[in-house]
Amino acid sequence: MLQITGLSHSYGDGHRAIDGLDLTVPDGQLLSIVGPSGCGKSTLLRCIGGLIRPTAGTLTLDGRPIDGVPDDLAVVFQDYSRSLFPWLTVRDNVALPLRRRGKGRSERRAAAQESLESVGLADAGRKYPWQLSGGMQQRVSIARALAYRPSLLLMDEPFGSVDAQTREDLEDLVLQMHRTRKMTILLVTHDIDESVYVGDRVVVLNRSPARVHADLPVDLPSARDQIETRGTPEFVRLRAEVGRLVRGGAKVPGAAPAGTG
Ligand SMILES: Nc1ncnc2c1ncn2[C@@H]1O[C@H](COP(=O)(O)OP(=O)(O)OP(=O)(O)O)[C@@H](O)[C@H]1O
Repeated sequence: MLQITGLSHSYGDGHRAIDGLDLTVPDGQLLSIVGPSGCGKSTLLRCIGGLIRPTAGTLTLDGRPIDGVPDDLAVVFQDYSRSLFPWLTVRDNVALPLRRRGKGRSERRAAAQESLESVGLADAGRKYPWQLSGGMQQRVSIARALAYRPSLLLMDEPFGSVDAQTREDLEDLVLQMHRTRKMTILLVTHDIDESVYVGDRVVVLNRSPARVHADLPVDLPSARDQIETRGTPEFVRLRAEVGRLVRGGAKVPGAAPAGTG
């Protein structure tokens, strides 16, 4: 379980990005995080990922304080072109972090190949990232994260740089991975429809400095379909509610109060 209590972070220039944020994420949940632009979503992920040390508050993962990059963590960023090494083959990119796991060369290669197969890139291992489309490169980033077998996966606007069709394919890939691997996923997105479509739960942050403004369970069946799910009354209701909340509008009756769940 990820537990965040009283989290605050101010940058060196004095800018307060997060102020007293509380959030608990049970194991295996796929949590979507949305909020107005610049409200502090990435800062929150950086604190959870141990990449920056918060100014105040506590973060624990399975009861252990986060005071560096947790062992079982993987991160997928929006900018795949900067997160993949162009001089390494796709397979070597995926295999690289497994060194940290202390695996031998052949074991790393086998795990990388298996992970590439699971994202539909079985034949791309010998290519270089720049020989692939943007969507395929982001699949490589996801394969790299999955090969590491994280218990916690942080995704920061992971589909923001691909076309709409590819975005839907990648959303479904993440849903499928989440179902089969049962890891906890925190997904930051600007896309309100996406937050509802992929999430078990949507947390809306308020304007900077960030705090939890609303916390909404997504009461949709776990098997989702891009056409059917998006046409259900529950999806339409939630999308409208999250949209209102992100724009700073009033909360509709029946929504869970902020900080629950
Ligand atoms: N390294 C930094 N130094 C100073 N201020 C920063 C730094 N990084 C972010 N900020 C500021 O902190 C606030 C929160 O930034 P952050 O990137 O966390 O927001 P965000 O919600 O992820 O933004 P976006 O929606 O645009 O992706 C912003 O006002 C931003 O300008």
